[in-house]
Amino acid sequence: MAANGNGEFSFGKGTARKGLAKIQTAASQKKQSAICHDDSTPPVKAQTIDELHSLQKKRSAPTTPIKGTPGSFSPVSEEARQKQQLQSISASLASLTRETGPKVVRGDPARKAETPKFAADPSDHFSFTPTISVSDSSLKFTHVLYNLSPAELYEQAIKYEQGSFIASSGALATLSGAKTGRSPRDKRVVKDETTEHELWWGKGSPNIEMDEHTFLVNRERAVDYLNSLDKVFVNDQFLNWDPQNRVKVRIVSARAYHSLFMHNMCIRPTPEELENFGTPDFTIYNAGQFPCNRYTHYMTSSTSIDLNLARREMVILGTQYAGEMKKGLFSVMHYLMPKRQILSLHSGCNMGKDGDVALFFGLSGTGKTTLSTDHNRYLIGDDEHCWGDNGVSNIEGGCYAKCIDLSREKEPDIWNAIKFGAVLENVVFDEHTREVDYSDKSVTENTRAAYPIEYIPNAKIPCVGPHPKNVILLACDAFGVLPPVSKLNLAQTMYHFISGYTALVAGTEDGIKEPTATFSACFGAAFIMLHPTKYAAMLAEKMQKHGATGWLVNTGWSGGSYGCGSRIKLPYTRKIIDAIHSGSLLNANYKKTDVFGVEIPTEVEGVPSEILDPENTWADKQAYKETLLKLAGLFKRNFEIFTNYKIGKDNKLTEEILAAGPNF
Ligand SMILES: Nc1ncnc2c1ncn2[C@@H]1O[C@H](COP(=O)(O)OP(=O)(O)OP(=O)(O)O)[C@@H](O)[C@H]1O
Ligand SMILES: O=C([O-])CC(=O)C(=O)O
Ligand SMILES: [Ca+2]
Ligand SMILES: [Mn+2]
Repeated sequence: MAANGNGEFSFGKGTARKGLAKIQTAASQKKQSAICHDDSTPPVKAQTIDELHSLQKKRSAPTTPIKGTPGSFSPVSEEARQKQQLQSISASLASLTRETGPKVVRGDPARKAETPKFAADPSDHFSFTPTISVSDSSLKFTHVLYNLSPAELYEQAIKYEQGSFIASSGALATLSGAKTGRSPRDKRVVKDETTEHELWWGKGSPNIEMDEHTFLVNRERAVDYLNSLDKVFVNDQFLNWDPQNRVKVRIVSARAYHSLFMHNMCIRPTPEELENFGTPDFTIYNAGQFPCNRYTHYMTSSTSIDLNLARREMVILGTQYAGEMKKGLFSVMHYLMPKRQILSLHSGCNMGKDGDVALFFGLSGTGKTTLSTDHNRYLIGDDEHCWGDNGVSNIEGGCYAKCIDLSREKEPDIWNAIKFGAVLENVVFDEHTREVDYSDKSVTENTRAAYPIEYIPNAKIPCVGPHPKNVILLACDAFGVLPPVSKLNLAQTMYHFISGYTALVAGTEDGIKEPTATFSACFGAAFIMLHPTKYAAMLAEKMQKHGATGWLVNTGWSGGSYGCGSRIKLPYTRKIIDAIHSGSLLNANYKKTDVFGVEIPTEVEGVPSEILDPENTWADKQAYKETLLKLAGLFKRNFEIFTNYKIGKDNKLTEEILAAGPNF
């Protein structure tokens, strides 16, 4: 069948004949015979198909030049180094009730012929000789797929994991299983003598206690599950671009999807850094396919995400949602960094050409990734940062963008980052063309893409910057009563930071489908470990010291509440953000609003002035007033739990913050 140029299809007649006749012209016959007699390509140097296939892959170059002077004997041989690495991994996977770690070997069990030299020779296997309590588990080897490349992880995913496909853009489309969002109610933190006093416990806290023993029960369950597999993935990577406060993390997981996700989201070590990696500071055991035991104390479902700060370990059972790993590590940073007087932040961060840095705080779905990814500015990071004495640093090495209704026009940089190497979670695509339909919510509303930060063309590498000039608090206000932008004084900034308001629209947290007002202290209560006032005091101190201005930006509804009005157009929000960055908004004319008492500008370039005061956009003024008071009431009620706390050393600031809330 062929197209005939008129757009019709025809068999045989004319076209095919002509084609056939053409080949048999004298000239081409001459050419053909010439080719036949002058076959200059020598045959392949292989006797068998296996040999031929072995030619295809070249051994990777040694990661770093052999240390020592040329010709002299290297102090640490490649062999010894690989042995050390396997020893470290076996130690990570050691069950606590048996004497030894499992026998581990490098390489893919399915590719015996290709297993790297050091693992192929049995004398090079790292193993202990089991003494007592021999069981089948001590007789087997667990293959370790160590820091595989994205290409290798693609192959693993596509071969072995159902629901893995290559999307037409080149990204790896995967399914996260039954859970398509985080499970904050299933998070547990070990309460011991130290954490009992250090951490925030009780009402409002995300830290639901568990005892050390129960942690060990779950750890054993996860480790035994992982060791029962033929192969596990191990990622050794870093957190935090600030070299003085870098944290070494190891992630042990059972899925190529998890390994690629963390490859993208954590900082990728150079070959030399990997060689000198040594012992990790923190280890995640992700046994997400395997449930926890309901009969285990403290368990309320088949999912458990357990954090043990003393052991520097996290165990994941019963959820494959990859965001748990990212945000689990973020919790760890929320504990470690404040101890060093460094503030950890659930925020995006970018920098202008002149070095002006902006932070974007906000709960899930409020626009941190969307608005920090700005073609005219350098991206420092989209979700997790540290603010220390030298400025800001990104904790991660990648971005995690919401994909629902993603469009090339509105978010070109994110769209283009979803290419080979990126992980696409829970999206729906055309079964034939593999083209993704970003509007499809069949699997979940919380579809996501995880890509390395350098996939954004104007990413700032290394991802660090000077002290922030603007602190932008994002709220997606489904009530439609918060102004698109307001300027805040320091006390108001702290009030709104501690409140952490948004109205969740999509389901990043498992199970949330309808919009509801949410208050989440520090715009990330699910991840903080200390009392919110600790972080708030640090933020106030830093903002004051460095003269940063606070802003409240509503990326949510205008012209009425959810269901009546509509979401503020992204181009308008971008114009507002531009005016904040440029400094022009600082010099605008302002009026003070009733109830919330914030300053709203009368004009912003590129934004219709009538939408700047939400009252103008509501047809029913009475409904507007009632909704405004309703929201203000929710703020007041939420803040009650904080009224007995002092913020920082300054009583004056505490009083100012308490007075900075809505007044009615
Ligand atoms: N006016 C607006 N401002 C910002 N985002 C908007 C606006 N209108 C629609 N959106 C959409 O809202 C979503 C914002 O999600 P984004 O990924 O930026 O969330 P996030 O704050 O990074 O959350 P998370 O912490 O869960 O990653 C995007 O899908 C974006 O397209
Ligand atoms: O953690 C996630 O699943 C996504 C995210 O960034 C958030 O919820 O803040
Ligand atoms: Ca994000
Ligand atoms: Mn986030």
